[in-house]
Amino acid sequence: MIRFDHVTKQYPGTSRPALNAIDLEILRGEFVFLVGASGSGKSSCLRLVLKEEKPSTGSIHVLGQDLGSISNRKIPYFRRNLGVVFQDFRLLPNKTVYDNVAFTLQVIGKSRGYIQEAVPDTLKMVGLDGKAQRLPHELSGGEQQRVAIARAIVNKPQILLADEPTGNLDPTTSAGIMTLLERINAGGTTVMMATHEAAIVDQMQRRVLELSAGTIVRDERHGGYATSAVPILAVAPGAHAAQAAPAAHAASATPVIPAAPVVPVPTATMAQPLYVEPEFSDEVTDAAAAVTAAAQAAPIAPPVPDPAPKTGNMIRPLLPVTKHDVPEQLGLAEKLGLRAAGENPNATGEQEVGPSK
Ligand SMILES: Nc1ncnc2c1ncn2[C@@H]1O[C@H](COP(=O)(O)OP(=O)(O)OP(=O)(O)O)[C@@H](O)[C@H]1O
Repeated sequence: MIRFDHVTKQYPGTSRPALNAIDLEILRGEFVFLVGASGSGKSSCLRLVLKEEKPSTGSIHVLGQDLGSISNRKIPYFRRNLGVVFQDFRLLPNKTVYDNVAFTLQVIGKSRGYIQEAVPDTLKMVGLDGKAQRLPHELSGGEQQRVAIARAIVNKPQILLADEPTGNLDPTTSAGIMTLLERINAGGTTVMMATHEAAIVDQMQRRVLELSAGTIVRDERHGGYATSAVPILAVAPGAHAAQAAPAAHAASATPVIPAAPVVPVPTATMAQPLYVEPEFSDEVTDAAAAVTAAAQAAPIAPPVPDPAPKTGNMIRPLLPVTKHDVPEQLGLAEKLGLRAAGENPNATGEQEVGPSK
């Protein structure tokens, strides 16, 4: 489904490759986490799958196609098989939930009848069926991300790429989003998700690919966020081990860390609980979190009575949200890869894109 053969990516003007001789195979229906310190190459990996970037050497096959053989003109058609979700949602702020989701289908020329059936179905699937006429700013962050996910899957893509989709959300809301991604994956969609969220990775126990300085240093079938390749720092009073791990990794020296065996440490018990008191009441995510909790065999920590500050209580490396965005002059259709840059917009009335909160 996705195959990297000895892929190296070196950006112009840089002294070392962002990805270095990567070999990788992801099968249909897999759920794969990409983890690793900031700058280790996670987003580059996703951008290569999307053909937003080209490898410097090596070849990439996605859905049986050699990406090197797809002409620029054909890229938007290729990308229609892929859904993409970003950390910053990228909704159209002046369009309703319904119109944001319908947009994907309008751009690719689906009929009005098809759209009128597909959009409500998808909104129902993501738990937003009562909110179709709301504007993005009338939704919680978790609900906005659900709209973005609905937009990504309304076209029934075979692959969903998610670049830190929970990066702007509190832990409870993130859990709801993960429940949704699990459900989408259970429906047969291959999911590839870059994340720094240790608790989520530990909780889900899916395939984990860990990158370090552009090299895959771990490929674990049912992995957690941390192994001995990601040292867990001594925990300061009041902090959690899972908070320390990403920071520790980010601070580690750049040389490639050799692949490490799975450490028999019960990381789930050391990790920050997924479920803490939400910042705001959100029925949809509460319900989804409850479903996740019921589905998980591992015991879930009860809500923490005195929640962390509003920004959430995970320490993450500071990540510029739009660092690698495609140029700002591109419209949403181009950013989502649904239309080639320069191709004539149709009557979708596309507007500026950005998070509404
Ligand atoms: N367009 C670019 N031009 C030059 N260097 C780039 C470009 N994009 C990424 N890089 C570099 O490539 C390396 C990998 O970056 P990438 O964004 O893939 O890492 P990441 O693991 O996704 O990081 P983060 O977790 O911070 O998002 C970094 O050293 C980064 O500075």
